[in-house]
Amino acid sequence: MSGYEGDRGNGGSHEEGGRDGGFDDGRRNAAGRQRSASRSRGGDRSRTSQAPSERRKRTDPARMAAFDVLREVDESDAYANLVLPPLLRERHIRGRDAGFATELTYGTLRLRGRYDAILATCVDRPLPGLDPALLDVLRLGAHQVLGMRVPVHAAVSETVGLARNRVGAGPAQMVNAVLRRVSQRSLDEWLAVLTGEAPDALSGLAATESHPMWIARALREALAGNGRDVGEIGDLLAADNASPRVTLVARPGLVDVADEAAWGDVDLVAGRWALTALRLEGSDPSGIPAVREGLAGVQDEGSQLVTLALADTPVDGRDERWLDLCAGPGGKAALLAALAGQRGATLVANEVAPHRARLVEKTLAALPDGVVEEVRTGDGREVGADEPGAYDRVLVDAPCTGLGALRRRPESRWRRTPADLAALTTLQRELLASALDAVRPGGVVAYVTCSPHLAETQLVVSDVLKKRDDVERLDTAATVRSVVRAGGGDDIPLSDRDDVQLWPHVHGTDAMHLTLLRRTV
Ligand SMILES: C[S@@+](CC[C@H](N)C(=O)[O-])C[C@H]1O[C@@H](n2cnc3c(N)ncnc32)[C@H](O)[C@@H]1O
Repeated sequence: MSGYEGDRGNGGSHEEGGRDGGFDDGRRNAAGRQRSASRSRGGDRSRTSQAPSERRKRTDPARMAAFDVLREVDESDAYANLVLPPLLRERHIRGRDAGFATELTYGTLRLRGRYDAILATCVDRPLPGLDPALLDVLRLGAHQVLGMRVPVHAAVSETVGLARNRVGAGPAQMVNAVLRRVSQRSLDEWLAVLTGEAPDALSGLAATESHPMWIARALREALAGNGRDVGEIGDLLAADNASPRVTLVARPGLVDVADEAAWGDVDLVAGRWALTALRLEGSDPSGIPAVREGLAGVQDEGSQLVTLALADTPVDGRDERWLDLCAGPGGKAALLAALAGQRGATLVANEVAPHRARLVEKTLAALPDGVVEEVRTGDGREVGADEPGAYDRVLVDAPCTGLGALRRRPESRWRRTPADLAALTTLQRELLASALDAVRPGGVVAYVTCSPHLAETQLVVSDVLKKRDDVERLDTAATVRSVVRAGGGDDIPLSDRDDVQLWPHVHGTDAMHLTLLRRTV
């Protein structure tokens, strides 16, 4: 839970691909102390200290911004992390107000399922029948009351004002009544109600931890399929609701972790698993010289580990040409290229979407001349037939449901449907088959997804391998252990399987899957 106590925190949106943002408790507390100090000097006037008559004069711009983003996400299938930052800039919403709007937007989107379950008991008609804009106002109000600890009177009056401004006077009265009902119980009391009303434990967790039931079920199956205790499902779902820390990758050969000038005046600590990883304590990575120059980037530690593992797998003989089959926007390609450059190898980066191929070019711009052979736009499914046996190492970071990165994309859990799986898993099989054709005998292929769904991971690999007798499975877990930072290899919790599944609640990474394969003939 956030700790606004009617006030604002600093925040931003600086995660892999710029997808999401938020706060950690440490930062919130520190910000809170600073705010108290400035208020006591009379330098800050919080909204809750305003007289009610003043408050009625205008609708809070931060709340209005959050509402407008929610509507755009709903009506235009927009991504909140792409809509919110420019909207804040355009409306000159900065500092604490920007932080408040960010937390309100992302928190409301993430916890929508929880709030809908609570609101359903406070509204006297089915939620799907409500005006979607009114429902968004109610969700925003519920998050302020239960998720941000904005004082009830401020949360209710500001949200009623928002309703009046954006939805109408009649609905505003209803918002007032509903939010008063919501505020009659604490969050813990509400969670106990939802758990008590649920038909079974998983449904209860899906409601309280705000996940669609099909995703909760798929994640539980993925835990079981990877030899983990299904009792961890509550921790896994809760981990999806916590904004991840910003992790940087120091691209080897481009920047030294110890080079103070390159990192500027920020607090960095070593990553937990990958030698290339640095965790940023708080601030905005865009001001870091190494990030600005493309020598470093924002990248989840799991993404780094799987890339390092591919580069570290022994190949027999030639090791000169590497391929990233699905490269956009280029995070793993940049790390792979940096590693290739250190070994005298080159990288071809392939991406089907032209605008994403352009992002790959940008991400790879800082690599020394000659390391990147080509960034090309093309269908990865055709590369195997067009260039059989042409590569020594191939990465297939397949398009997937992204169920392993729900913590970064607040709206995605509500947008994905089980129907997405059929098309994706067909594509995943075709891409993996193409990669296996494109690698030479003795070379290696890494099959990677940012999803732990068994249909996208283990089943894709086993289905593709069933049709071939020229591929062997490698001991992926052993390779991952070998690339974990010195001395940590024995500590990384991995299952007895030969492939690797990382988990947010266990490893603090996205739920990345990796299977390493070798072409034998
Ligand atoms: C999971 S993302 C890759 C992320 C990337 N490896 C990184 O670390 O930045 C999958 C990418 O595959 C691309 N893609 C989808 N279908 C493809 C195809 N048929 N051939 C090549 N790329 C494809 C998508 O556009 C998307 O950019």
